[in-house]
Amino acid sequence: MTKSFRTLDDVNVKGKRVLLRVDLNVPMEGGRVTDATRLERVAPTITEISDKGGKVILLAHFGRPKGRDPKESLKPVADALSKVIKRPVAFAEDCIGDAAAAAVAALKDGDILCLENTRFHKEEEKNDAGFVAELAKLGDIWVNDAFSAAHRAHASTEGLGHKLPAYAGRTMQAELDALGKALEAPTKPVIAIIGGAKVSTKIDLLENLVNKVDALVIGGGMANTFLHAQGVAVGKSLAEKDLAATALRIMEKANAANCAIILPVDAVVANQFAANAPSHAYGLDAIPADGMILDVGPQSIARIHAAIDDAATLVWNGPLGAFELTPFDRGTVVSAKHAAERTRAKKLISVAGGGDTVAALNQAGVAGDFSYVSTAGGAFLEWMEGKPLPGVEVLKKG
Ligand SMILES: Nc1ncnc2c1ncn2[C@@H]1O[C@H](COP(=O)(O)OP(=O)(O)OP(=O)(O)O)[C@@H](O)[C@H]1O
Ligand SMILES: O=C(O)[C@H](O)COP(=O)(O)O
Repeated sequence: MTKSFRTLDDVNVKGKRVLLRVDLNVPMEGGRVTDATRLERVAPTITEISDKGGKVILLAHFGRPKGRDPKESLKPVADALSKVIKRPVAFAEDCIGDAAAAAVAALKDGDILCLENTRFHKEEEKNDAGFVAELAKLGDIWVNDAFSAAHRAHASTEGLGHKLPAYAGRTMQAELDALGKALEAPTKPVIAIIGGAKVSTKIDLLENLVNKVDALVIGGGMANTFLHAQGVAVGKSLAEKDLAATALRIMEKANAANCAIILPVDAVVANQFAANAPSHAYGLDAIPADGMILDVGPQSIARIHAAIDDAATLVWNGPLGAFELTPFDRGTVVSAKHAAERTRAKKLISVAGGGDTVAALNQAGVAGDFSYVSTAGGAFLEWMEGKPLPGVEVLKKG
């Protein structure tokens, strides 16, 4: 993507108080961070500002608290971040008011401070002007490095961009660059692989994609709805039969836009949704009435691989089967490995996103081989739906 917004290259941060919006909404269990990927992603922006003598003031939300709730404090996350970046990270018990002001005043050039969960104040999500002003008092500039929260028009993700000089952080820059190469100005032909449980959560996404990509592979539970709409008996499979007309409409739109829809031609079927449940691959004309489709079959996998081979760019969201349950992860895992191999051979630009998708790529051991793996969930989906993201739009205002 061309640079339509300012970045850290456009500002001298030395001595400045930099309000840096990051996404510290990481998975935690028993007070410990179980996946530090998001912390690793924001580390380069934090250390760059610190190394250049800026005072780094981290703003972030955690969870969806209703008011102040110690269980959703950012303190343990700030401690985990300190370990990742191998530098001290001070902590303030509030993101506005005296506690925040005192902690900011104590900062020396290059120091790093994390402010408490912005969502402890309901005004954050309301993008309340008074709250934005309180936050803005703490900084000289605002840097947004939280693409994964950019679909929220909240005070710290959007409001501050109207109040202070606004810049994109390095992670935001990398994300926009990778996503731009995937859908906005891609090397063609472009293929999308869309899987996951349900069509209902991805209708807007499918409708946007058929106008942007040359081929669309539909897998996972959502493919069952499309198969049902075409008259295939899908037994007891997860299928949103009331969305048959929607599925047909999407197929018509794809046809009109010259986008090839690639649906499964066979399926791996079991009698129960359980790991290692006895299973068998069937053609679509022979799905047992008491069976459940839990993965794409071997012929479908071969077609998906051929479609990947024909593509120069791949964008992927959603697993092709019930990947949490072996052996029903096979379609997802081997297709991910195939895409990774093509990427390593420099024949494919591959971009993937979505919580379960990233987990599936990690399971396949190939997340590191994709050109870009987004840690964004909702923001990635809204981007795929073609919706403007408020936290990105505000950066473009100049
Ligand atoms: N054939 C199937 N039958 C039932 N469930 C399936 C099937 N195929 C995939 N799924 C389920 O779909 C779920 C993942 O879909 P989802 O749309 O949530 O993916 P995602 O967009 O990558 O993740 P997230 O919503 O976390 O960002 C998994 O739990 C998987 O088990
Ligand atoms: O985890 C995420 O996807 C982001 O941090 C946004 O969180 P939210 O869905 O609670 O706004």
